[in-house]
Amino acid sequence: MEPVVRTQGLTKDYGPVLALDSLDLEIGPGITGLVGANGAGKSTLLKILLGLVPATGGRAQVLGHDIASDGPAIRAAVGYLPEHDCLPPDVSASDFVVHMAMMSGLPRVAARERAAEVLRHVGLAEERYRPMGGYSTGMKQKAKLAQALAHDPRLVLLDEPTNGLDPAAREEMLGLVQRIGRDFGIAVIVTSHLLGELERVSDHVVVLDGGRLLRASRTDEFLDATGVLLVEVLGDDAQARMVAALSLAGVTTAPRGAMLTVDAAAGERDVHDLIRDTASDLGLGLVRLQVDHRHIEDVFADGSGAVTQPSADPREVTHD
Ligand SMILES: Nc1ncnc2c1ncn2[C@@H]1O[C@H](COP(=O)(O)OP(=O)(O)OP(=O)(O)O)[C@@H](O)[C@H]1O
Repeated sequence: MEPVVRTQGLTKDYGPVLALDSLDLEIGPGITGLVGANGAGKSTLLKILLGLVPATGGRAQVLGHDIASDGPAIRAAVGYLPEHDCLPPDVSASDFVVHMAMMSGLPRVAARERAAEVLRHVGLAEERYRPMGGYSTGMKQKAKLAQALAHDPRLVLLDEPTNGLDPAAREEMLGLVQRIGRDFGIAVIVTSHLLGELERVSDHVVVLDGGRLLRASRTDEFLDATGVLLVEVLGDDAQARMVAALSLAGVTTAPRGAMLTVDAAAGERDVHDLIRDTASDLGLGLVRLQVDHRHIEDVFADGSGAVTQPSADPREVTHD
């Protein structure tokens, strides 16, 4: 499938600060989470793709258009939710989105219809007629999302759309991101400095670290089983008795909070049965027995400084 974004050796320095360091990347359709700690280069990458900031080296194409020569064509096909507050406080969301739609070339009547539609999609109802200066952070993020969708883009770049939101608003925003990608079929690149946040909604994850590509792969490949089972047992001295019995059976365990991790390298099914039988023999209640999964954070814990090529087997990490 044709990538929506491709970069070759893309580099950006702000004087002495190297924000992007020779980045080779391919991003396909669907929802892609672009994650990395603060300062990893996420916002810089999005701004370069839009032509808002010039690269200092390398090349990039967005939807087949070259960023060096086709900026207007890219901006016509791409929606952008910027990270920082950029909304005029005295203007209503409704007027703002109509204005943005007209700026993108829609006639006034079509712009009004489109604005009403996207504001409804993002869940801004009556408030859309109020000046945005009085909005909560969640409402402001929704207004920013609505303007990103106003001109019916093929790709949206969402820079930290959940930043500053409380847990309920964060969930709502992630739900909207998911709908844009899955229900509307728009390609989405969404950034977050919370590494695990996008696991649930993204099809692919790209991890940046210090302006370099740390890893790019399908989200489910990040979450591969680790070969470890998580076990929780209840009863008198339950953990210690379980550890003793399992180690007699030659199985390695380690405590993790109220739970035990059990190495299932011997064969997940066999160890699964062994745990169940052992708990039963000891008269302990088996509260939890599940496969442990990796999380995106584990990539930073395991492989800092490691780089994979996006086209290569994403599980194969080559060290510098
Ligand atoms: N206009 C600028 N002038 C100088 N340095 C900058 C500028 N913009 C970004 N930087 C630096 O470039 C690096 C990458 O910043 P960038 O904003 O792209 O990272 P980020 O991953 O989006 O992080 P954040 O979530 O904190 O914005 C950082 O070290 C940042 O301080």
